[in-house]
Amino acid sequence: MIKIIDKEFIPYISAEEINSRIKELGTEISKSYKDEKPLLVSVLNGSFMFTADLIRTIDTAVEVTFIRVASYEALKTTGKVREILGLKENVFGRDILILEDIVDTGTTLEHLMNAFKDLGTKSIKVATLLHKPDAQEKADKPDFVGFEIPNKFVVGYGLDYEGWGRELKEIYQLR
Ligand SMILES: O=P(O)(O)OC[C@H]1O[C@H](OP(=O)(O)OP(=O)(O)O)[C@H](O)[C@@H]1O
Ligand SMILES: Nc1nc2[nH]cnc2c(=O)[nH]1
Repeated sequence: MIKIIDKEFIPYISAEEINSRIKELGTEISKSYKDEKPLLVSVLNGSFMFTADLIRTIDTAVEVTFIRVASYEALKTTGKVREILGLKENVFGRDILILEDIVDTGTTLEHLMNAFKDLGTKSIKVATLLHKPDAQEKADKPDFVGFEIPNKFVVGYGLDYEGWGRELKEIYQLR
């Protein structure tokens, strides 16, 4: 068990499980994009660790960029997505793969999908390490999912509680 500020968290997905699942995702994504040169758009902050590990398992040419948005405050979504750091690449006619650490309510994803559609992208797919199917109310189901998890708050491996816990190698669940 670990404590972050006022909350206790229990170990949930080990570093080994994360790494081996990411290798499988990398293989799937490589196959799916073998004839295209997609632009991978990593959604900061939470996705930095997933992105760094995933792209090293991909064996086809990809371009990688970062966008920063935020919708979560402490343990809950605010229902609104704030765009903090925009995109400089021209995405018109591109195949886009959005990289997320987690799809929860789908609020962030819906916002991003609409923004990319408006920019004339050729295709938009989504890879997420974690997915909470019971919590998702918006957007379509992600195309590549690492782990489907129950509707409980998690931290670690990029995911934070009030800014803390992102450096943890494994994923923890709120006790
Ligand atoms: O499906 P949703 O309910 O929209 O939740 C998913 C979003 O929440 C987290 O971001 P957050 O807003 O916490 O920002 P962060 O990545 O900077 O921590 C996560 O990285 C996703 O982008
Ligand atoms: N840290 C963290 N961020 C989230 N953003 C959306 N869901 C979650 C979650 O369960 N944990």
